[in-house]
Amino acid sequence: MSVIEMSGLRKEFTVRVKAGRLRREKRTVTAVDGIDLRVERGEMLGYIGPNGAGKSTTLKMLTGVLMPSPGEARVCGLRPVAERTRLAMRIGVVFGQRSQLWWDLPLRDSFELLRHVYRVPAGEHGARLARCRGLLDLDEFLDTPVRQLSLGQRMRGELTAALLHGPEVLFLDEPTIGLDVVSKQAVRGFLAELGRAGDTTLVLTTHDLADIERLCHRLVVIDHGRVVHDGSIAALHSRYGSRRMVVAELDAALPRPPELPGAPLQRVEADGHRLVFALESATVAEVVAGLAGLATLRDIAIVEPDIEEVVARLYRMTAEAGGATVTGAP
Ligand SMILES: Nc1ncnc2c1ncn2[C@@H]1O[C@H](COP(=O)(O)OP(=O)(O)OP(=O)(O)O)[C@@H](O)[C@H]1O
Repeated sequence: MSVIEMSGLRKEFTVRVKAGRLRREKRTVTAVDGIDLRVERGEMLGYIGPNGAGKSTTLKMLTGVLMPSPGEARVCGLRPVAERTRLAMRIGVVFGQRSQLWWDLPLRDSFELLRHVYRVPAGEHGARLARCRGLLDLDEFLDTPVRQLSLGQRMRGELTAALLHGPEVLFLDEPTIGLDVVSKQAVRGFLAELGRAGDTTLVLTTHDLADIERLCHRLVVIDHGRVVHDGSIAALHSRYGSRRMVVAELDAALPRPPELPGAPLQRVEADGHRLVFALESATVAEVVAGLAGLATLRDIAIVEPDIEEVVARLYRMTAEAGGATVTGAP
């Protein structure tokens, strides 16, 4: 059985919008538009999409905060809204903007309170906390009230709080938003370690694609509430035609742009001293051989496809292809 199952999952909101000087009209906003997805135990799933794509709404339905309209979701075999209390014992949730810690209490006391809330045996709690303290470097601020913590320190505290009851699934909504480079690395390193251990399923939404590259083996891209890609990052590159680039530094600029079969010239930089070719059917060796006959090569570099670029291209393509999912309601 999959640990997360979504079938025909949909969420519509009714909103009132201005229609003339005094009139207001009801409109239906389709935030999630029929998602079918299964996530297996131990998977690390990146769930991404442009602003307003429906990511947070999906997570809210999976964690029992919002009721689908219509469609079905099962997490750990449970119906998220109907069995919310039982589900809370089996999942952990970190929503970047919301806290599960007690603002005026030291972090250590929040953890102790959570132990009682979730009724975790002291030994188990101690072992999990010790692990988080080590991996997330909590010790220097364990006795600091939460309101005095920096964003990065608080996020490390939030991750610990979400894991102390040993959840099977961890939902993370923008866990690295606003963090400095060092805290981002600490959080990513910790999540990578969690992934390697293999007993926690992780669902991560983020706009920081480095999070995804570092952590997720599977990437689901949604737009206008629908899945537009489900697969590995490598599959995303091959599907949307990401190409490796060869950057050649020449001793002197060539009089004419060179034409190399299977490697179209993309850019000419540094007054003609640098040429950038896309590798289509040609190999690096063929590009080097082709260029060596025309110019003296000073340096050659191979640039791997950039996930930011391919995702931006995918968002542009879906924006051009799909319309808004806002419809009038009676
Ligand atoms: N409570 C609500 N009432 C009305 N509309 C809503 C509500 N919550 C979300 N929406 C709308 O549903 C759509 C999806 O929103 P959602 O927050 O799920 O997107 P998101 O992918 O998480 O975006 P972001 O990356 O900006 O956080 C948006 O058009 C949003 O305005």
